[in-house]
Amino acid sequence: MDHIDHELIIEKVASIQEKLHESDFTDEITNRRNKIIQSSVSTSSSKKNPVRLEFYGINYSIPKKKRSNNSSDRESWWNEFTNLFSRKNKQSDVEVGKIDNEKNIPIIQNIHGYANPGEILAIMGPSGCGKTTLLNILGNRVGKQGVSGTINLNGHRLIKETKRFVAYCTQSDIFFPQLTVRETLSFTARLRLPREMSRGEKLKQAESTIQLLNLSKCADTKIGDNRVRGVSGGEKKRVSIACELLTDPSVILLDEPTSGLDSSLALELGNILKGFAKKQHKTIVMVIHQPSSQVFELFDNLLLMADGHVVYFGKRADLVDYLTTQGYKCHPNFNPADYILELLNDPTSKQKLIQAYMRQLESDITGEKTVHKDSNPIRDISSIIPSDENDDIIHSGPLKVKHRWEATFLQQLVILTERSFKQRSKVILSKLDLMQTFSLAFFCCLVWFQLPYNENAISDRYGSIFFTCVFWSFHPMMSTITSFPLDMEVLKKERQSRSYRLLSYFLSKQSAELLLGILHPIFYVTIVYWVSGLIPDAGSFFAYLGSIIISSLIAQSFGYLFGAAFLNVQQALIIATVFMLTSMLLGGFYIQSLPAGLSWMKYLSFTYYGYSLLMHIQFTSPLARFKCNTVGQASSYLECLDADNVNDKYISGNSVIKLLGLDTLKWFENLMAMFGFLIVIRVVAYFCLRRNSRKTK
Ligand SMILES: Nc1ncnc2c1ncn2[C@@H]1O[C@H](COP(=O)(O)OP(=O)(O)OP(=O)(O)O)[C@@H](O)[C@H]1O
Repeated sequence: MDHIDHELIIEKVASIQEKLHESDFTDEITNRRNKIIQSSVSTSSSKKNPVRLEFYGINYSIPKKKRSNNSSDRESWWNEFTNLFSRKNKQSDVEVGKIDNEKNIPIIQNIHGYANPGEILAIMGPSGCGKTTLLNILGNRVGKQGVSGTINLNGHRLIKETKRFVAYCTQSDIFFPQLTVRETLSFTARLRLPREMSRGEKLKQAESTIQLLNLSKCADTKIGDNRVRGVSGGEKKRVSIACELLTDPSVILLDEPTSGLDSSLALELGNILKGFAKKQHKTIVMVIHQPSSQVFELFDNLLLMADGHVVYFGKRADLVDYLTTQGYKCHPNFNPADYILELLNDPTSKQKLIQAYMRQLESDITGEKTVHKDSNPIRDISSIIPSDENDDIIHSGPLKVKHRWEATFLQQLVILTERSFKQRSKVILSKLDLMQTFSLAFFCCLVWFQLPYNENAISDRYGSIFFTCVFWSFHPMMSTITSFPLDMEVLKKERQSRSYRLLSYFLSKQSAELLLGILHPIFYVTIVYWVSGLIPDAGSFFAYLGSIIISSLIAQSFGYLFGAAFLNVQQALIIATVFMLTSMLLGGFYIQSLPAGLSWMKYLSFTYYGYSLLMHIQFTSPLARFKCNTVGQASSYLECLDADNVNDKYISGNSVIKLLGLDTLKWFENLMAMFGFLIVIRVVAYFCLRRNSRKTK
């Protein structure tokens, strides 16, 4: 038989599950499910709190349409867009505990096992067999849709709060490339270590973790990425593990920790983890692809998988004997890890091993021991059914569950602002950006140099105001549009380990980038205002500067909004450009009276309020008097008034405002509208980020 009989397997699993449901175990599991864990505040270390991880009957399915989803980017873009405005998150078709195999594709089926404190459990199997999926479920990172089964920590259900005891180290190393190893670990320590520890103690713990993972040599090197040269791949992997070990978790889940490392580095890392498990009584579960024989020797237990099924769960040392009983003899000179992968890549031996395991499982459950227990290295299924009574390791102490964040809201805000500032300092204090501001100011000074107070220069004056308003209403948008999309991977990783609140992250981003929205307009306005000869009094200058700063902050808000709504820089830029041009069109400069029925649209444009406010500041001042060209002959639209000196005639600024149709709103109303934009857009941006960060979890 050269293919796997999936129907037979599914039938077997179904019959085993049926038997399980008939058995007394079901009641016990249900009781567990309903158990409410007593909350208490604790700073206990995992050394005092060794945790046994048990998982039983784990299934995971995905809706068929998800697998066959080959929609184009354009379609998914459109879906993203429409989802933004739809009321509820679209739920997957699969519900917890109810998996309809007609509509769903099983990814993993009926997986069970356990991992003890002080031991390493390795999950192995061919590519695509479901190892990472299982690890994600054990780490509670898949969500509820499509998942069924029981996961217990010391007999208690894995819930949001107990997740703190479980550290998860992802396969890809996700960091801010601009931070050094020491900075990365220090910020993690400050965010994730208990608030009872002083800042000094937290930093000390970060230092000792650096030493534990032999990272001292590269502690002050930037993490780096494709563009910034940083630490090596092996060092990055160790930083990734260090960030998780820092918090002293009881259970450590690692997804392919040795991928990308050479055999000696892999062995070094394996030894570190083994020592850590033994000395600190940690429970370590790792997905590993093809370990060398020396690394393989470090494992205590093995869970072998193929096509989403268990093929073997038991002691690593018993694997070779088990394979021999199944008719597959591993040559003594062979690495058993290589041999088993060879077997599982062959369809015939794979199916035989899956079926052998099923038979074993069935006989364990029904109590019909077809194989003598002593010669059966597969552990009795009953030992992994959650129980309160046996085993003093399991119940060495109740899990002390914390319901709070380690750092207070204010501490999170300060730490994240500091980190954001460090991480974005190149953008915030970018020399290129400064050059852009100064060179633009220089050219504006050239074009609008000392504008005279006469009728001819009126349009130059409001041209200069419009240009300034438009530039500062959009330029800051471009610098904040990347903020959230670029951080998303790190945010997702850190939020999954419950490092901080989303609100503190959101606010920290804004406080770190506040300078960007304030400093540059100050430089620009201070130069251009006086050189181009706008109203020469301090009050008007500061009002003008203040208005530009508000426009710049509103533009930043829109940048955050588009970034948070799309989480994709390219899409956000397209929308921002369309938005920018539309706002300019409606802003009241190109057309003074919009076509009938569309005139209300100008109130949607924040540039309209910014422009109107600046015009009020400049043209309603008592100093805004523009000399008529020829005595008594102003343009046909403006009326020349008598000046104090009877030979002079002037045009008042108020009449310019009136002529441009900007007299409908007073300066105060414009200002209020701008504050409204500033607050509302940021609130909407926060909710978009909240919604999208949940979706990507
Ligand atoms: N949410 C999902 N949507 C679609 N397919 C999924 C999803 N989750 C898992 N799969 C599929 O399930 C299978 C198992 O995936 P998983 O990543 O767990 O494999 P793996 O054993 O870790 O593989 P590798 O060793 O190559 O990393 C794969 O075929 C994968 O494409």
